[in-house]
Order: sequence, then structure tokens, then C-alpha cells
Amino acid sequence: MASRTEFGGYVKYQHELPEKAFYEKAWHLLDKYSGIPEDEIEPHVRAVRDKAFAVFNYPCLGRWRFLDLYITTHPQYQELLDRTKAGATLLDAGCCVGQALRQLAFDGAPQENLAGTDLRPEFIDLGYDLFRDRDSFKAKFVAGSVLDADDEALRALDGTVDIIHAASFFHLFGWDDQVTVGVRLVKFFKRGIDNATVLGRQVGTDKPLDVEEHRASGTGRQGRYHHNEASLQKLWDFIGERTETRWKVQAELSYEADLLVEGGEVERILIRYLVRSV
Ligand SMILES: C[S@@+](CC[C@H](N)C(=O)[O-])C[C@H]1O[C@@H](n2cnc3c(N)ncnc32)[C@H](O)[C@@H]1O
Repeated sequence: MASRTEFGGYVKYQHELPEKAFYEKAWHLLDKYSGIPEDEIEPHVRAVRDKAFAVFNYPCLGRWRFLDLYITTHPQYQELLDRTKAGATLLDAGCCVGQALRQLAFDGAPQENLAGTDLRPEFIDLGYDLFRDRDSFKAKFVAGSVLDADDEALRALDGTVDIIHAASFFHLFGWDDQVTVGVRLVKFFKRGIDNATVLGRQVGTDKPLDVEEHRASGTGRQGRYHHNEASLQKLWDFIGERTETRWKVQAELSYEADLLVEGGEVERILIRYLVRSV
């Protein structure tokens, strides 16, 4: 089993499940979409989660966050269903095990209008194990790095997408890499469409760093950059300049108790965002 490791004072791997409120939508999906008998769900999820955590020790796996189907509470969730039913294509960038895509499909989004991409093909593969839909799920998955402008595999998605969902994703990167990622994502959009949309949720802050200070003081690979609405607009202005596109950001911070048990209850600031082409 993967070892417990500390991450910025946080426990990265938590054995106990959080409160039921945190994972009941995922249990419902595994029951009704995947058809997994109720008493098998927990051991099944634990086994797949440990395999995924052994691939890479993201806290979203170790701390069960991949079970939080927050997407259903995004103010644009109904719009995502309506637009994909009307033929729009949605790409989940940094999809991990693809839980958001299965939820969208379960709620009626046509599977052939869904796509996912992730750096690690193992996560995509484990998603089929988790949801037991390897032979039935019609969403298109492409493994590749959105940080690499020359990634051959990702070219298959260029010019094919109307909506991009990116959750707990941009916050992995520093400012410059977020610009690189945004520029890459823009290439995935169909040419000349109205209402190109990027949306998601990630760690936020009410005090974003000055970009130059962040660059100068970054740790590791330039450190991570967290946003409020104004800094996110600035980011998308930069991305727009580099791609000759224009974007309007709407975003809201929320202060939420982390419902996890080990390592204590902590407050985290999240930002739920919506970026539309203008
Ligand atoms: C913190 S997880 C979030 C997963 C999922 N979106 C969610 O909300 O649970 C970040 C994901 O981004 C993927 N990732 C990291 N760097 C990437 C890159 N350069 N290109 C594509 N995916 C990347 C990771 O493999 C991981 O699955």
C-alpha cells in the first residue's frame, strides 16, 4: 500500500473515508452507472485508489477528493448537459480517473461528445477499472502533457472542443506554466466558435501574489500560483494576447471546511470559475 506522506503540513494519504456527505454522489454513481453492488463499492474504490496513488501521490487521490463530484453543483452544470446534448463537445483537462465525465454521462450528456486528457495514461486506465465501463464508455481519452506544445498525441484534440472543464488543474502550476497551459487549451477549441467556455474549481486565494514577486520567489518549478477573480482575468488576458482571442472571467471564492478526518479539519479557499470567449 502507498505510504502516508506529508504535504505542506497536510496528510497526503488518508486511510479513513471522509464523512458520507463527501462521497455519497460517487457511491450513487458507482451503484447506478457502474452497477457495482453496494457492499462491494468501498473495497473496490479503496483498491483502485491505492493503485492510482502508487502511480502518483496526488492529494486528490490520497485524500479522496476524486470522490467529490462537485461538478454537479457548478452553476453551469445544467448548461454543460444542455450544450453537450445539443452537440457540443466537452473536454476534461487533467481528468485523472475521469469521474466528472462519468457523472456527465450518467446525467445524460452523450458519451461521444465527451473527451478527457491527462498526463498519466495509468489514471485513464484505472478510470475504466473504477467505473467498470472499459467496453462501453464512448468518451475519447488522449494521454499527453498540456505543458508540451509539441505533444503529438494531443494534436488529435486540436480544433475539436466547445467546452473545457479543468478542475484542480491550473493550480498545479506557476504563472508562466498556467499561461502555457491556457495557450495549449485554446488550441483545442473549434475554430471561430461563439461561446468557447473553460470552467472548473481549484484552490484559490483572497490575496494573489504579485506576478513578478511570484516569479522571483517561487519554489521548485516556479511554485504554484493561486487566484482570485482579478488575477484569473489577468491570466486569461495574457492567454488571449498570445492566442489572439479574448476572454471574460467570472469567479467566486468560497471558504469551505475540509471534511477530511486525518490531519484535522482545515479551512480551504476554493475558486469556482467560468471563462467565456468574447
Ligand atoms: C490534482 S489532479 C485533479 C484531477 C481531476 N481534474 C479532479 O478534479 O479530481 C490533477 C491531474 O492533472 C494531471 N496533470 C498534471 N500535469 C499535467 C500535464 N502537464 N498535462 C496533462 N495533465 C496533467 C495529473 O496527472 C492529474 O490527474
